[in-house]
Amino acid sequence: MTEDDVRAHLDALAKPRRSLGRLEDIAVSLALTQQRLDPRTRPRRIVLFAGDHGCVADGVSAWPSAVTGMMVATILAGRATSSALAAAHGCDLRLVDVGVASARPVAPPPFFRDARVADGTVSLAHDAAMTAAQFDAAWRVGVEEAQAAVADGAALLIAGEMGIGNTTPAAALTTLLTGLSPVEAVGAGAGADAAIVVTKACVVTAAVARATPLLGHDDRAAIASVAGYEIAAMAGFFAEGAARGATLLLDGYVATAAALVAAHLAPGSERAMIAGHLSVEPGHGAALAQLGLTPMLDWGMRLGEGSGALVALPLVDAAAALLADVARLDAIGAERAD
Ligand SMILES: O=C(O)c1ccc[n+]([C@@H]2O[C@H](COP(=O)([O-])O)[C@@H](O)[C@H]2O)c1
Ligand SMILES: Cc1cc2nc[nH]c2cc1C
Repeated sequence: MTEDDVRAHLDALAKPRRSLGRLEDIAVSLALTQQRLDPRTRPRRIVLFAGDHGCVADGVSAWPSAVTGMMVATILAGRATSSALAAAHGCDLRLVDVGVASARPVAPPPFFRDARVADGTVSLAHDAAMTAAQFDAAWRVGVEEAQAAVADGAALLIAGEMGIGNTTPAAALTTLLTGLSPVEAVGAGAGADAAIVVTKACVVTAAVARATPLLGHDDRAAIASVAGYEIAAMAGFFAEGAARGATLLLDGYVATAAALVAAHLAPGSERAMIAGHLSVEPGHGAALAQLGLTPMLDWGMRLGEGSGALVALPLVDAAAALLADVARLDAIGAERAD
């Protein structure tokens, strides 16, 4: 099925041609991701992957790593932004620890999975963040989560993340895979001041300088050296979700860095993706452009946790309803005049 097929279907409905503007573009994307004119957005699932980052000790974030564990506890208590938005929009939520450094939660609810590969990454400021084997282990966790979601009937998947410091590996991956410079790829993340942003740019420059020579002959090792566990898991989740015919609704800069990894290691995965929003992070637009995606919303958001995708979700539902429920113009007895 091509874009022309979906446009022809939309143009046959009881409305002037293209009268729903961007909503019709989303309907086209949705139909193409599932290769059907009646794509589904329900059931849907968000999987939040959590991990910590050794580079926080090098001063790349305004926040200490302990906040990752605190937010894991908050998500488990159903009180995070992602909890509220997922509940508001009827989205099933899971939380997976792939690399948190804090103590494990006591008596967690069934929507939590302990799949910790390590207690946080090694700082990419000094060395490889993880080995290729550790990258594969985290990727595999994401693959299993996508398989489980699809087996449970999910047609639309969101990956979200929680990891203090993760906009630094996201910037390094964006630099490595798009050719953006480190200075263009770094931003304020969760609230870094100008001095922290300079530190981030230096850390990303050093990490990418170590990773670049590996690219081309050992891509997994290159990517692993600047990745995070939650990013590796999201990449596996995207690659497997795409392979199984699900629609992938992308969140912000960190999720998109994982999408770049999926598109690099599992080419074609990007055809399953719709971009929920444009993050405030300055490198996000270039990362989305590399994937051939146009973001739905530009609302000044920069939270992560899947929040941008969850906010865009009702608009994706609207696009699906358009395809499924609107009568054809010929069925109401009218002739097209435009
Ligand atoms: O994905 C984004 O667009 C995004 C932009 C800014 C911040 N974040 C979130 O903030 C945390 C990372 O910020 P930082 O400054 O500690 O690297 C992490 O938990 C992300 O979920 C996420
Ligand atoms: C409080 C807080 C909540 C978050 N959720 C996702 N990233 C986050 C970063 C911080 C700092």
